Amino acid sequence: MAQSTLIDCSSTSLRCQQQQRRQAHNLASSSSRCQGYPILKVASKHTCDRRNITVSAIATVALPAQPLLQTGPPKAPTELEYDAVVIGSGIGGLTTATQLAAKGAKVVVLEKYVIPGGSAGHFHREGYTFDVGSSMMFGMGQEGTTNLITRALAAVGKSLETVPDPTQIHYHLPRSAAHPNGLEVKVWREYKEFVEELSQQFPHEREGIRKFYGECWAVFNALNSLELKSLEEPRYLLGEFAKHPLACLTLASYLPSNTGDVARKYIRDPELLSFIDIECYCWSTVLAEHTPMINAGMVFCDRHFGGINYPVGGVGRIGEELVAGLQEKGSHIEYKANVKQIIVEGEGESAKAVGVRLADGRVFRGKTVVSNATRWDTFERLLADKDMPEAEELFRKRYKKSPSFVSIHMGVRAEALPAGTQCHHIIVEDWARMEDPLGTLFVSIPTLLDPSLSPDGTHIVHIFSPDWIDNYKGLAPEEYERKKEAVADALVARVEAHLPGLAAATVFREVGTPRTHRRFLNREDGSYGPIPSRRPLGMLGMPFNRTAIKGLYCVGDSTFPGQGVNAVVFSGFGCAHRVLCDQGKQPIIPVLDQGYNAVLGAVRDRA
Ligand SMILES: NC(=O)c1ccc[n+]([C@@H]2O[C@H](COP(=O)([O-])OP(=O)(O)OC[C@H]3O[C@@H](n4cnc5c(N)ncnc54)[C@H](O)[C@@H]3O)[C@@H](O)[C@H]2O)c1
Ligand SMILES: CC(C)=CCC/C(C)=C/C=C/C(C)=C/C=C/C(C)=C/C=C/C=C(C)/C=C/C=C(C)/C=C/C=C(\C)CCC=C(C)C
Repeated sequence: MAQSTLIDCSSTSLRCQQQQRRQAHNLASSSSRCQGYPILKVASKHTCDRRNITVSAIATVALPAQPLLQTGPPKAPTELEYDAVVIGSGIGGLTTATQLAAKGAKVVVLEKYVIPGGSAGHFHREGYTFDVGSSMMFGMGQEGTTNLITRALAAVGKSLETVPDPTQIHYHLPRSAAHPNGLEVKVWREYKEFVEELSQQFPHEREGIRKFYGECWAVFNALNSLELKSLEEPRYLLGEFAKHPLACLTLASYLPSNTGDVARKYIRDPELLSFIDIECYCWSTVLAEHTPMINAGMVFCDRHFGGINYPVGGVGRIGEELVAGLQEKGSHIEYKANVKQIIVEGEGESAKAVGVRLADGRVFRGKTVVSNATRWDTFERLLADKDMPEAEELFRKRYKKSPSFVSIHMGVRAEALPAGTQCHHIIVEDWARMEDPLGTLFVSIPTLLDPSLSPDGTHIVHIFSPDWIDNYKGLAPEEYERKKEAVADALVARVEAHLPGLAAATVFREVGTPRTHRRFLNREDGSYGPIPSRRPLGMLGMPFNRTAIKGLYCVGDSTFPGQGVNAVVFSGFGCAHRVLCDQGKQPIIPVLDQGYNAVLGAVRDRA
């Protein structure tokens, strides 16, 4: 179906040429394989040099005349006034959209890219299905109320088969006097096994470990007993206080607290405190003293309660199923719909968001506009300067952009992985370099849980490490390509200390940088999300879903409770609930609502 295919490669060996042809074919045909994944221009890798690993191939595959994704569902009508126009199909945006559609609202989701899921999407190359970002899914358990992904899918009649991961993470940490060969810890799915393993490494801190993680359970058990909706809605909150007073008081008391403070109440050993730091850093990209305790309670306990579960077919299946559910409820998603402007009518107090304008000039009008773009993109790119609310200045003082990532998606021959290898690994060689760019290494091997993601006899190895976009700016194209490959070679060499033979067993490799994240996820500087710029008062400073502009809401990791796929699902539940209340589709108590939000605003302004 593609109109033309052009491959340019520096190597001329026969094997290389065959690889090129196969790759061109794969690139072209992958569009039909992956639910219509039209590739415009792809810098890709294939196996053709002497070490049997990668050489760059720049492939340009012309788009089919009719974009494949648009041949399925009809185009979203622009003449309708929607109940909600959602910018972006990240999991935060899709959760909001599906929650609203499940309650009968007419919603349109406008996605700039060609697949749903944003950072939690997936893409296909040469028989491999690669997760864009994290392969570690929380919130997919079957019990309690914190199984938020399971619940989001169920709201639109969907469910996904998952594979339970026996461990959350295998940590490979620096050498010390107490651990001369390095500190190795596995976070087992079974809580008691994990605590026992950690206590054996730090026998003098057995009690401290029990008390610290015990306090995390107090937070989690409270969360896991509540119905999770908008904290900006007092009628719901009062209801939960009446049904579960102790749980609500527990959570209220933890809202301002940070994990580092709680850890230091019980733990003295500096190496163990560093372990708590990496336990936080690996998902929050900040140390324990900057990580809200409520989030730590969620992450440190759901991994044992609901467990880490991998969705069969890849993480992108979550977004795909949410989209299917959305459409079955009569709402729409439009891909390649690049929102360039949020249309605001009126001035000052009466300013109201009434719709959006796309890069191609089309306008979608809605009673409500929900932005799943980052706060920086929403307020600095999609709104005119005059519409920037003062409240956003406060956010910019409190939070800054976290680094992005370098990501290496690899296909490797199975022999590179010894029996017993775990799915997720964290490698820190030097505690002092943990937060440096490229300091901490993340490794995920999702094919250990779902072998269908790669061709027989191979595995996927996804190596990623935090880095800043500034390190990739101003480079000529060849320089950029060279730098990418050099950085990737160095990261793979470091991972080889734990998985010897990885480089030699590599048969496919594609490297992304913060520039890739910025381009494909449309996230300012490719950032992973907001992080506190100073010691935060727990979660009190994090914005909820309403904004200072009437009719405009934000959802996703720029809103409470922050990064994490299950976290953005929570923000989606909260956002949809508040929108329904504001549209008069869910009951509120108006006086209480106004008074409560005024007080909440004042408290948070001072946080
Ligand atoms: N960024 C990363 O590197 C990364 C990696 C792994 C996990 N994560 C996690 O993924 C989650 C992010 O979820 P999320 O729901 O907040 O958002 P998201 O960034 O995953 O999705 C946002 C979506 O909005 C689209 N979009 C942005 N601006 C747009 C515009 N102007 N017009 C149309 N579409 C637009 C993007 O293409 C993207 O699909 C977070 O939990 C994060 O921690 C992020
Ligand atoms: C008054 C008021 C306001 C109040 C009152 C009280 C109350 C009631 C409260 C409540 C609260 C709530 C509900 C809250 C909630 C919260 C939540 C839900 C949270 C969540 C969270 C989550 C999270 C944070 C998650 C995260 C995760 C992540 C990030 C992940 C990541 C991953 C990665 C990166 C991967 C790694 C890898 C390797 C290792 C390889």
